[in-house]
Amino acid sequence: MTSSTTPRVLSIAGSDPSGGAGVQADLKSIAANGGYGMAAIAALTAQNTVGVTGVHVPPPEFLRLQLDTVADDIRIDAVKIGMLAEASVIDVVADWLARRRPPIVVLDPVMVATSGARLLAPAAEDALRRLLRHADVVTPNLPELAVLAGEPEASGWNDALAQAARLATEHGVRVLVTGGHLGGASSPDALVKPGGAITEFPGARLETAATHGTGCSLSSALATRRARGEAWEIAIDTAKTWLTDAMRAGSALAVGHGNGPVDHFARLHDEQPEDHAAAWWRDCADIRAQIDALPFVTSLGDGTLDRERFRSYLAQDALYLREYAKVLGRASALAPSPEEELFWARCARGCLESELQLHTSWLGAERGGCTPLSRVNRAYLDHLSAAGPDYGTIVAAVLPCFWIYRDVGERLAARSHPEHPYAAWLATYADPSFAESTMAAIRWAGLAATRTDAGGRARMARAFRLSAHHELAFFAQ
Ligand SMILES: Nc1ncnc2c1ncn2[C@@H]1O[C@H](COP(=O)(O)OP(=O)(O)O)[C@@H](O)[C@H]1O
Ligand SMILES: Cc1ncc(COP(=O)(O)O)c(N)n1
Repeated sequence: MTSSTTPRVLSIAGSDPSGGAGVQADLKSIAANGGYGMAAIAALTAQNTVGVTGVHVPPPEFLRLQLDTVADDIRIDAVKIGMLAEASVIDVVADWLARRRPPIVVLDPVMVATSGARLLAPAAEDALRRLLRHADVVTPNLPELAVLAGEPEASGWNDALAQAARLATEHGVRVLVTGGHLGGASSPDALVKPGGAITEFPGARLETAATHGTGCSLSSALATRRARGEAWEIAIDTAKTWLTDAMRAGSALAVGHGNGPVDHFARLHDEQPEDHAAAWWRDCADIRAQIDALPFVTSLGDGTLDRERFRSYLAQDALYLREYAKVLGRASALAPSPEEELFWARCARGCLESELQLHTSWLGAERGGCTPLSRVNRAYLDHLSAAGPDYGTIVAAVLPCFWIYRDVGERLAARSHPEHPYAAWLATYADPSFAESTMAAIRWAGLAATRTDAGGRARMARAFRLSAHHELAFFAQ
């Protein structure tokens, strides 16, 4: 029961009955980012998009019961902490973390709602500071950062970074300072580590009223993505990109008259990882039709292909695979999660093994430089090694080699028979494990497309189509 790739993420926060902030936002955010969401309610608010009309704090002992009951049964992969309202509630959470801390803890130090209402008693600020040492990351906005640091609010971004560095170093905690409250055209965030190392995440400021619950949504997305294996910097980057899309789509929800919620599921309506890859594939229908019609391909299918022609194709293929494996290795090195890293590394290894296999079964002793690299092969390999520098563009560039071989191979294999001269070769590309790798490569490339911005997606689409062109030339050479 502990091997699921869907992380179990617990929100400990306040309830917002209007659904835009608090545990309601957290649960949507966790789900939208690929986690299983749970929520222990620390406080109730009566609020809407305009303001907070009341706060009710249930007995802290009841929060302790919720936390222990969930933890008794369920392995918690990450916890996101939001509104805690009072010192007695914070103490319960601190005690629970001391006893049963899940591996990932993100603390959003909620103090004041976007609408201006206080969500943390001033007397509880010290208790919240004491909670910092239990967290991996704390995600203050500018006013919250000032309170935690015990200093006046930063007057600008550089000031805020210096303040965050002091807080990070004093409490030994990573600080993700969010720039939503900065004036001006940008809304940057920055990860500041104890000792002061800073990673900035630039962002343009959107002109939108859909800002209710942005802090809650960001911190839950971050906890979820980190629990999915993304490194902190990658998790912040992907969470921020996701939140920006959700904010952009928020006003279309038309919820309330004040600062409305973000649309956590904006991507569900218009963007699935598979949709991107499917669009690239559709966009290459012309190239694929040309590949199917090539004499090389049709004669390979009916077994009439000249043997020498086939051998020289295989010799080029072997040269190609050795270089292609290096590009897969580069994808592995840049992969944002351990699963992706392992997947591309396995593919690289599989490629090198196929290359060896080609030599032992088809090319004999010809290994090691007897066949010169053809011009067409060189052009394809140049394109692949120039792909990038980002992970998304590299995986989009390597994808057609999987997908087109899988597609062509499957149809050719249907024409195979025991006496077919190329039966063994045809079987390779119709193999179920190759189909599985192809499906996984499509999924990972599609996921990479959802993590990047519109410019990144356009680069991926171009890289995919260019590779498909090179595939056509390779078959035609
Ligand atoms: N108008 C905006 N445009 C783009 N991003 C924003 C905007 N307002 C807030 N954000 C982003 O939303 C997240 C939460 O920011 P912030 O407003 O600072 O926190 P909080 O909601 O806790 O007050 C950050 O990633 C921030 O950059
Ligand atoms: C229950 C609850 N928790 C947190 C917030 C902060 O929301 P915001 O992210 O808009 O500052 C809120 N308004 N209500």
